[in-house]
Amino acid sequence: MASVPKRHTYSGNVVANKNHHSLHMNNEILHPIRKNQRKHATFGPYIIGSTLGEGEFGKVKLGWTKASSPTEVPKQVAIKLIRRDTIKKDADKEVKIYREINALKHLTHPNIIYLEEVLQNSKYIGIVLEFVSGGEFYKYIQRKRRLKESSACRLFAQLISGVNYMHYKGLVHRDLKLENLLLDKHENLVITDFGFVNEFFKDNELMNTSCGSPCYAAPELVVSTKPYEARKADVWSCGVILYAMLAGYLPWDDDHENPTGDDIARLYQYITQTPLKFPEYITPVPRDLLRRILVPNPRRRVSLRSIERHEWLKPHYTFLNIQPNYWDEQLQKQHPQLSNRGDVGRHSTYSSSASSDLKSRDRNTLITKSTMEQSRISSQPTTNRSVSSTSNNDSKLAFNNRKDYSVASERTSESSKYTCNTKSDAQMEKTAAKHSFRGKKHTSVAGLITIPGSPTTARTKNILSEPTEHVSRPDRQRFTQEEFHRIGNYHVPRSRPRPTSYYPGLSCNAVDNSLLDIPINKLDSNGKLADNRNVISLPNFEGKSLKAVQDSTKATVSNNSIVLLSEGPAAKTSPVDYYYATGDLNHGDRPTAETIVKMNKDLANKAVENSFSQEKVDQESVSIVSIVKDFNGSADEEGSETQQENVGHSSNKSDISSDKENKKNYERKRFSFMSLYSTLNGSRSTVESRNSKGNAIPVSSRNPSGQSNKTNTKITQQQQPHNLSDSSILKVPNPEKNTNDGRRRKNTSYNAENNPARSVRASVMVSTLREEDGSAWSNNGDNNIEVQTSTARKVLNFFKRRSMRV
Ligand SMILES: Nc1ncnc2c1ncn2[C@@H]1O[C@H](COP(=O)(O)OP(=O)(O)OP(=O)(O)O)[C@@H](O)[C@H]1O
Repeated sequence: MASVPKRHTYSGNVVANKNHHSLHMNNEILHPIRKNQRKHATFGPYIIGSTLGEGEFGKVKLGWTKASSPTEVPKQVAIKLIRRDTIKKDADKEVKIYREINALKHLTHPNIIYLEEVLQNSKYIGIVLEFVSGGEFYKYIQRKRRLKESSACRLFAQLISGVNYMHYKGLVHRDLKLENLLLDKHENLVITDFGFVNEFFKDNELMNTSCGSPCYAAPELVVSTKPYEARKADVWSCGVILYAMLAGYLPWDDDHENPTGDDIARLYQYITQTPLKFPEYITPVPRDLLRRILVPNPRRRVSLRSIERHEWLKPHYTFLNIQPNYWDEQLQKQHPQLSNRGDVGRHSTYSSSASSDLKSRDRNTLITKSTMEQSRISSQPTTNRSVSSTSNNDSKLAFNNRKDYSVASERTSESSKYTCNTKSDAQMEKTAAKHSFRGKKHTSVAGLITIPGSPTTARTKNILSEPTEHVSRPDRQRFTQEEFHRIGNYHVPRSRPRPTSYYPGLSCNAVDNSLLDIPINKLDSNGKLADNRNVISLPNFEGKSLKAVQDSTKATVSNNSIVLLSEGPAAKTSPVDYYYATGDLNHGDRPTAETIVKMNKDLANKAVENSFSQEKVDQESVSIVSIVKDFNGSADEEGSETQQENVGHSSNKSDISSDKENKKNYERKRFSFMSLYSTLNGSRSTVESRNSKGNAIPVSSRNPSGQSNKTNTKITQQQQPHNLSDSSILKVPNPEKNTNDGRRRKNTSYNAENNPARSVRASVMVSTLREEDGSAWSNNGDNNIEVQTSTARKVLNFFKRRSMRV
């Protein structure tokens, strides 16, 4: 039987049913190569594919290079297509676009999106980015409900490394949020969307423009009109992201008085006045880190450097110890010619196919810029950003050069991404590769050529010829070559003081000497301090005197840890009541109530035995340590969260029973989340809800016009709801008083039935539901309707807020 030829799908060859055969024959004769090929739109050298996403500026399309031979694997890219007519009307947009382009040109880091090149034609400007195939990070969290600690730790380390690199380059992102993070195919984090990026100066690190998204923006951006320290604002956003990774929902997302979050002043009042609460499944060490990051007062907020040294990130110290300029150096090593030339374009990646693209080049002008030499490879600050409009010859030159780079950049093996000359390089390379297998081709640098006579020349030139701001390098001298020492076959960074525990701030010299410890032999059988000679009194903490034990011999063993042990108020009656303050020395703060951990004697001893390995202590702390919010021992005066933490954590209970109790509570809570959702009629995911008529409302971060919901709310000083300096130590609410949301927070165990709002909030990130979990909630009548309504609104608001900007 004769086979029926398939219908052609490419345009111009739509086959009519009747004469398809003859038409097909004709077509084959006319276009023999095109058989079964679909005609795609092209943009420059790229074939345009499906839409990857949509943003404020327009669509982001998948693109790939044309393969000139059957063996050539096309390179995939993501092309952000921006209509030129839209930016002509909107100067702000234009600034944002060029900000993004200019910033990306300077950034070469495995966890920052890589700019391939920028193209334009008469209709569009196309920002060609590397294609990141793992999808959006917030969807990933939704799918998983929340991340495992190890996974969150790895991704957070990558985020910190990327942000740190950016800061090192003198740039601040100012819009870090889950939606601006992507994952690559190996689940490495990639920071994108640099529309709000700005440069800071060493002498003037303060900024005035409020930007970011309300849920992620640091309070100082919103509640104050004063200039803010932008790097600290990025740190805050990282904290919110970390919280979302670990909890599965955003912190401070349950203000009943402001359920929509539209009242930004109120939202921030809530943020600055409400203690940070944690679900019980977040363990003490990451909690400690979060408490240091999400401090409303930016001066008291931990720095990136201290974050890198936090105990929780210990597994990734090696990665975090890679100096930011390492990434630049690798590029320089790989392409030394780039440092000497300013005429380099980033076109190496489509080498062989590009020659056949003359036509498309005619249509789509290659935008490049003569200042490309001050690009990623230069870790030095930009000093002059003058623009020279180049002729088409420049484009040609760039095209002629591309072969060199393509040869150099043809590295198929991801791990051989960088050339390593030293052992330490090898070590760093290994670590670096672990964190990014994307196999970036560090070829050349992106730039812009403005074509004389092109419709955008004048505007483009205006933007690009902004006087060059001086980007100063933060004073950051870490781990130079001589600081590496050899372990086995590797050169690894010499360990630097890494305070695993914390006695901040008191003006005691002993603290400055950094080595306080609890030697095990100093505890008598009752757990009392046996040797008073080395006990140092540390007065001045909330009117109480703390005692610490100093032991110089122990100090070397315990390396950098600082542990304070003090007799708690209950110690007079019970030998188990000791306080253990953990934290970051560099932070220099006095311990807040939250940093004092009550431990029993056994735990203290174990901690000492393990040389205060924070890891160990905190593992155990999960089950037997209770966080004492009030140094006076009034443990009752805790917020609900603390009480949650205390469920099954009584210091007199055994480890095992506490563990069991914890597990039970945790399961109950999880079950409640799932149950709640599965009872909602037709609720399929958090990104879909129902309107009052019961019709499904697709919830997206965009409004129906496809634009981001944008708010320009500016809060004046008068509206400033909270004195930041007072709010840095968060007050623990008295459970007897009504909390902000009007609920009494007395329940010691989690129960979704008597606290549905919490479960709703905690489930906001949950995307899929298992039907079977819903049985317990299936017939709850009216209550459910109420929950359903509020859940729908909540979910809507959540997504609305996520995309809002201040
Ligand atoms: N390099 C990329 N690889 C894969 N997908 C991408 C890439 N860049 C963007 N996307 C997809 O396109 C979507 C929109 O991109 P992006 O947020 O950068 O656009 P935008 O116009 O800057 O948006 P906005 O400023 O409103 O956040 C992303 O959420 C993501 O799904």
